[in-house]
Amino acid sequence: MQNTPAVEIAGLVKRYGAKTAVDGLDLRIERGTVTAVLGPNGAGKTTTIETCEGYRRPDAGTVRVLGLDPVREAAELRPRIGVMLQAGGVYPGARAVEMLRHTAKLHAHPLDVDALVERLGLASCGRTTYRRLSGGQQQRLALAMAVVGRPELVFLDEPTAGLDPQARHATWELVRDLRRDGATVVVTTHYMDEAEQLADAVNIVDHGRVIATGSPEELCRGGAESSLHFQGPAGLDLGALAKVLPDGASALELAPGNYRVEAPMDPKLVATVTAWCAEVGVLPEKLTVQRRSLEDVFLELTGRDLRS
Ligand SMILES: Nc1ncnc2c1ncn2[C@@H]1O[C@H](COP(=O)(O)OP(=O)(O)OP(=O)(O)O)[C@@H](O)[C@H]1O
Repeated sequence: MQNTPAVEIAGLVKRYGAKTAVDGLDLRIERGTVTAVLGPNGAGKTTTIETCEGYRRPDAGTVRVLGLDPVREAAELRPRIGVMLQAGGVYPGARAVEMLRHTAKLHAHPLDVDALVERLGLASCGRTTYRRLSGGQQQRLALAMAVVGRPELVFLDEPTAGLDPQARHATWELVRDLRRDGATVVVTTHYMDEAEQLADAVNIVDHGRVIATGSPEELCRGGAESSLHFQGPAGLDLGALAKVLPDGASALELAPGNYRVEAPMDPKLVATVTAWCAEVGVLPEKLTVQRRSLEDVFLELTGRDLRS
């Protein structure tokens, strides 16, 4: 059984009335990995994850989680997985840390509750009821509840949405520790830096399907490895710039006044671009050479911005 993937989805379809939220999605998540499911709002990430958790029944296709059917074998599966939903899932009148202690007691080998409370910055809200916690505290409590039982497989749905940088990093550290302890972690996110930082494998989802899959490095390979970005007045004559660039290079105005030059990157190319700017009397501001990111990959695959 240990050889089966943590999650195996084939041809998943899920509809809400006339809306097809998931449209023939295939996904395989290996055990012991952190896997990101990355995509824009409405791509079908939450629906897919909720189907894995047994909260939604597929209209077509098969879903196996730790080798089990999440609907028919829910009783066997539930104790082995941890779930952090986008919308709480916690009784609003419950006291935060008591609730966590109670949850810990339901498991054979829970994490140390005090240490978990400390590292997630929840120590000051020991007796506060869930409804009185701030949004960020509620989110961190939901994360703690998902992991306190040391589940084999943890689903985190946008765990860091709206968190401050410190809490985001604490969350990332916790995810890394879970993997170190052998757990499989599935994270949905539309923050590409989160996927790049955390994930061994990334699945890019759009319109209810996985459109690309691989490690962040694999996905960012292919195409130009890096690009040069600068800002200047809108509407520069990129046709004229293209004439001085090497063969195969391209220049693009991503948004008014925001330019990207893609070409094999070397010091000469930077000099060529800045020389051209000098010639046309433009000061290139915020000139940077950037490694190709998952955001660029998504843009190339779909022609749209990840957060549009
Ligand atoms: N209960 C529901 N009833 C009707 N439509 C729904 C329901 N839940 C989701 N949808 C629709 O299904 C599509 C996929 O939604 P889903 O929440 O799975 O996407 P998502 O990728 O998780 O988005 P987000 O990043 O915004 O959470 C969206 O168009 C959404 O409006």
